[in-house]
Amino acid sequence: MNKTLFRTRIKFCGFTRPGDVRLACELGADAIGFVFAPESPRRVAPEEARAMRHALAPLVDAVALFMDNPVDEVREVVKQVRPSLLQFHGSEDDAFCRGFGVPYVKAIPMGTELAEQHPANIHMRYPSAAGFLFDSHSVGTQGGSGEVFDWSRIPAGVQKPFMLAGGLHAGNIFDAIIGTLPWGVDVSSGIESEPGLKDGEKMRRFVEEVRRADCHQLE
Ligand SMILES: O=C(O)c1ccccc1N[C@@H]1O[C@H](COP(=O)(O)O)[C@@H](O)[C@H]1O
Repeated sequence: MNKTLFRTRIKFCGFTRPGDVRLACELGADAIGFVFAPESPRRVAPEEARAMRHALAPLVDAVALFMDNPVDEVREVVKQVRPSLLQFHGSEDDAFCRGFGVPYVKAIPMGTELAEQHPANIHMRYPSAAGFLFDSHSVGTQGGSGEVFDWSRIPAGVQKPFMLAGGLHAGNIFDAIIGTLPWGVDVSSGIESEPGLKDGEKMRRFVEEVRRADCHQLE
């Protein structure tokens, strides 16, 4: 396959400062994620995310990330932040995820039984999902940990766009893309100096490596 006609989408996640959002847009991010997961060190209040949303450049999406948040919290975020995509990392079911009138992606924790299922079962469990995100965490643990999983475990034959996440950084993203050909990649810790604080040079190198993989001719 010739990858030069394909552009891997880039989502940078876990922002807490409007200046970092501006820089990420300038560097070429397609989507910016705001984390509302209760236990996350990157968690922001809806008002903070709303302020950062105003720092977004045109044609860059705002994504709101949740992990078993109460329905009222999700509603409040949707109302205040107006995200174009929701990302669910907990045990939410399809009815919950689709109930906000905003497209959603469901994170599939690669440390759980869900990851072992046939893709048809994953689709049946989340028929309304716009896509899936394969991440390294297991039951009871959070994403955003910087841990990598074995990419060969991604179920073959997923019919919807999928994103790859979990411990990605400028040093491994080229191999990750060539090895899995994801629709998009999602990174949090790999572009930070500390949780929630983004590092401009790490973001720049990450984008550069994604573009290098996109231009790579596959055998
Ligand atoms: O970023 C967080 O704090 C977070 C909290 C709870 C669930 C998911 C979270 N982040 C997402 O986890 C993956 C992997 O992140 P990392 O690159 O390994 O740090 C990614 O999808 C983040 O958006």
